[in-house]
Amino acid sequence: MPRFLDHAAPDFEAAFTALLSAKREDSPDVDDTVAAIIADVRARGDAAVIELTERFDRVSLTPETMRLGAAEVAEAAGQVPPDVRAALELAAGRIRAFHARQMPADDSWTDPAGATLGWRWTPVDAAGLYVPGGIATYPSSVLMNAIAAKVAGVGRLAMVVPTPDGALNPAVLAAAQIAGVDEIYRIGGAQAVAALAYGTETIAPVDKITGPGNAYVAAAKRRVFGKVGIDMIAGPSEILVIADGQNDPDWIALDMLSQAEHDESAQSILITTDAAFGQKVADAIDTRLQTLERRAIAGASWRDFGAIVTVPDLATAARLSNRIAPEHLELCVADVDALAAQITHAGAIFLGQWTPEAIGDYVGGPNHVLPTARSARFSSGLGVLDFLKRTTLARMTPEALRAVGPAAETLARSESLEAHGLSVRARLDKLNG
Ligand SMILES: NC(=O)c1ccc[n+]([C@@H]2O[C@H](COP(=O)([O-])OP(=O)(O)OC[C@H]3O[C@@H](n4cnc5c(N)ncnc54)[C@H](O)[C@@H]3O)[C@@H](O)[C@H]2O)c1
Ligand SMILES: N[C@H](CO)Cc1c[nH]c[nH+]1
Ligand SMILES: [Zn+2]
Repeated sequence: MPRFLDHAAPDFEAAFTALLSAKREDSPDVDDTVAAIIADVRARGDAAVIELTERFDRVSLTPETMRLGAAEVAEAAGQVPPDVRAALELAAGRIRAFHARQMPADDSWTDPAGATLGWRWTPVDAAGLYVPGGIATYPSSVLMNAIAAKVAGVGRLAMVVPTPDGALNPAVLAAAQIAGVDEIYRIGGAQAVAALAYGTETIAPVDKITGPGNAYVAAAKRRVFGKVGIDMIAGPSEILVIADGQNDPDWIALDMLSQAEHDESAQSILITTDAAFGQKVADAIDTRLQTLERRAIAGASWRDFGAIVTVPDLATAARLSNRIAPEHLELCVADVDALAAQITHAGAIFLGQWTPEAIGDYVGGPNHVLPTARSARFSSGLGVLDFLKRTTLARMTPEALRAVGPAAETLARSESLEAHGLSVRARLDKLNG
């Protein structure tokens, strides 16, 4: 049974707080194992990666077979049914176009003191993309990660994907091909993350690692952060729908199940101004759960973390939504724009009843790698900025140095940093003859 919460009930605040803090991940303590794997890869390179792949994925590799050859990729990608390939290409085109518009501009100007200031953006040289190897191997996620990197101008994109017992989804390779991935390695887990971060004889190190994975992958990304950049540690999916009573309960039920079916720890919440509509959605979810293929996963998620919240008005709905800071937020109300204007924290907003969240997962254009676990309060979804760095520029003229140099000298003295002050003073003395 999901939770039914009524904003008017005396215990609402306690129930809502419990909903927000529901523990949705039960990761085993894997950090010691991961530390040992990373140390092993750093010390022994390819030999460690090969041994660990044999142990965890039951696949025998050599340095030569670790990387998939171009012919092998082309052959596997060629097995993908034409309709799937066409859909991947349509999605790729839309994702590319969206991300191209995200590219930030360089800027430079001369300020009143005569200093020319500005910044320019440059991509990382090389990025690594982790693609999970289990049932959660999503070709769409390959597109989302790889296209953002390529649009940013990343020169080299290396993908790692474990192939447990030799299995690899051909659509993942087709997506990699379409997105322009440069290198693909059949390795996974903490050893793949370590290989990307530190390099081995076969794999050159990268500068940034993105992509989701299990607890070992997440722990490895945390550990290599600093040596390389990482995107985020993605948690289980979430969807929040704000809907009035003028919606089809079955549509809303399916939207909520679309995220529930990802993971037993996913969370689907409906906030509605119409209690009777909330009950209809709950009934529709129960009906759909009888036949849904992934009903075991979706049912567990709905039972343990699902909720239907009744509120008196949409302003209250917006306030609660901002406290939840959901990964995905669907707004299915009459005046969508008025409600959207009140939303300050959400990974992605889907506007109106004709915009199911699943469109955003595949073909909308925006990235589907989004902040989870309330981190939309302070972070954004994956995009070109994740693969770019901003370098600031400053050019002083003699006049500009005369205008602001003395203040720098004063501040250097106040920090007892003599050489700092002298490096400015030496120039000012020259100017003063
Ligand atoms: N948030 C998202 O967008 C998103 C998308 C797709 C997948 N995911 C997540 O990715 C994960 C996929 O997990 P998976 O396990 O199927 O694939 P995975 O690729 O993440 O992990 C497989 C690797 O884990 C390592 N491993 C397994 N057991 C180990 C052990 N005992 N000790 C050391 N290493 C071990 C092995 O190296 C193996 O190759 C799931 O947790 C899923 O929720 C999230
Ligand atoms: N909704 C998932 C996390 O945002 C992404 C995904 C991939 N495939 C389908 N959905
Ligand atoms: Zn999804």
